[in-house]
Amino acid sequence: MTVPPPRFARLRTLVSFVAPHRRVLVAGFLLGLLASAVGLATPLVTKWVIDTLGQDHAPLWRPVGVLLALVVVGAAISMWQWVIMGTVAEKVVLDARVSMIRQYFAARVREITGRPTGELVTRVTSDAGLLHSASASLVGLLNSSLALVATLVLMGVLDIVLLGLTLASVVVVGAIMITLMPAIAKAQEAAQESVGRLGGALEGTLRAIRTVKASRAEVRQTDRIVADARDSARHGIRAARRTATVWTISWTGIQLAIIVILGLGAWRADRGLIEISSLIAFLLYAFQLMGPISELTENVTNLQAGMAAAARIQQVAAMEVEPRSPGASAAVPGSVDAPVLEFRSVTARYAPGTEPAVRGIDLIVPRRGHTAIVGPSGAGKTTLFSLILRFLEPESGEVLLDGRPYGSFTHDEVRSRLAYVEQETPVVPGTIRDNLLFTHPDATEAEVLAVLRAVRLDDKIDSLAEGLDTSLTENEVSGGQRQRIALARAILRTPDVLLLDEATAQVDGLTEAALHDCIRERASSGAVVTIAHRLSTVLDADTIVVLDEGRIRARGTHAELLAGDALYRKLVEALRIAETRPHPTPIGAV
Ligand SMILES: Nc1ncnc2c1ncn2[C@@H]1O[C@H](COP(=O)(O)OP(=O)(O)OP(=O)(O)O)[C@@H](O)[C@H]1O
Repeated sequence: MTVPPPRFARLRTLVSFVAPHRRVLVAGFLLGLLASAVGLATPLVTKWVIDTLGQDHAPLWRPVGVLLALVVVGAAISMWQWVIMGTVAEKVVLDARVSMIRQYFAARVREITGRPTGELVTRVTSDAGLLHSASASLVGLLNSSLALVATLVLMGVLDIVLLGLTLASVVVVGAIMITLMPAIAKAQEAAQESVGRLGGALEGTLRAIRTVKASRAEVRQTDRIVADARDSARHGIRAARRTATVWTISWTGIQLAIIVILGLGAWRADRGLIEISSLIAFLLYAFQLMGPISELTENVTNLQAGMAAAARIQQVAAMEVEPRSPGASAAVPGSVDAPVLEFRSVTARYAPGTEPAVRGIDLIVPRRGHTAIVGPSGAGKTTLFSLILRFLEPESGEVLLDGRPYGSFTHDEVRSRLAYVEQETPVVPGTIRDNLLFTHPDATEAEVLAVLRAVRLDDKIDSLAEGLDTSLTENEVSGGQRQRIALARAILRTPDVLLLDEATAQVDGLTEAALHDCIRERASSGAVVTIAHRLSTVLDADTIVVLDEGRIRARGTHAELLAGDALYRKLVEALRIAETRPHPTPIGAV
């Protein structure tokens, strides 16, 4: 993701973003040509005005009228071009943003979790914005190049010797620009990368604001993040300095050239080698030359920034997405006699070359009942869930749903059968209602109320002034209540398999009781798989699976495991110590 593609590939990437709008761009280009033509005609009409002076039979109002008309027409064309190019630039930015947002949600989980969230956000907000001026620059570059050539041709028509002098200065200015431009692009790219890092660090740190404050790390974190902001500014300033150098050299070069042209032109006019009116027209063109040259500079600068942004946006397009269609064995029929979930010799790793996170897993999850997974930290419990949810694919072996391999389902089909409560029970932006309806937006009010009762949240919701429409960004809802909201979301429509990754932190009595009841209730009619961090959950399970170092080391009931597995005894002992609250079931009884 960090290796920049070659420059031509980047330009191609940028072109691919603007290509869908080629018709409007062609219109913009043609309008630009017209505007240039109008601008180019002005010095010639000025010459006409001067040539008319002193000629009795030639009325002066005619060339002056044409001059006025050119100004009005030129302004109208320029404005029109400005509007359509501005509109198309906004559309390019919008397209890029939409495609990135889509890609983020279509991508495999590891593509998203493997990168700082803030950096991904910066690509949508800041990088996409850079395409704005870059897309107009593609057309601007063509327009200004043609305007430059046309200006030089007209200058040649007026006086070939003076043109030679002009060309020499244009070549010198051009060479300086070509030499200095890549350095500007490099600095801009580095500035943008620092902004990406800044976004990533800021987002992550703001998320952990409580820890930051509790650790009295505000100043340290500020310094760390400000360092990225300073870095961006440093590169930005470097880009500004280089741009200023390029512009100053170009402007001064052209101004000097104009003075030389004026001197040489006056000398030639004195000898009758050029008419005064032609010299004036030539000088007007020479002044006008700055227009296309500065536009060229500006367009190239914008293009460089846009190309860097396009390359970063393109990296998002290269993210691996979850396949939308099932694999080859889609025709294999499912069976209600088969276990709802089954692992057959599953080995999985997060990245090639790393140790497998789980290996040789054989596991059956029956259609009904509670399966608890326990094991020390790093044993592979979360990885098992990731495999069930298809966030991760097995390297070998297979996972089956209703006896059918996962490969024969789409990701969506598999997930439609599961409900998942994350350990950190994240809430999505919006109200309590939005959160409850997140999985099933079509659920009825009665379903919502029933599920709120099930997780014992009905009283709390009634006590809120805005009830279900209370925004969850406000702090009126406690951690335990958030956990219950996540649980309610998961059980709103009875899932075939409820996957529950218990919070490791101690939960309040009401939340614990709600969790306990829900697990029991669901397990009587469907499958519940928990990553158990509380003794009460373990005691509740029909089957307990003990994971260690990526392998299943034992399985059975609590009594069987207590009798037969040393690690399990240790884990239970640890859970017992962790449980500070007296438990309703006496430990010795199990
Ligand atoms: N995204 C990841 N990339 C690379 N390795 C990972 C990733 N997630 C987990 N692992 C590794 O896989 C192994 C199993 O991790 P897993 O998270 O499944 O364990 P766990 O039993 O859930 O642990 P915990 O109870 O601490 O959450 C560990 O060695 C871990 O370092």
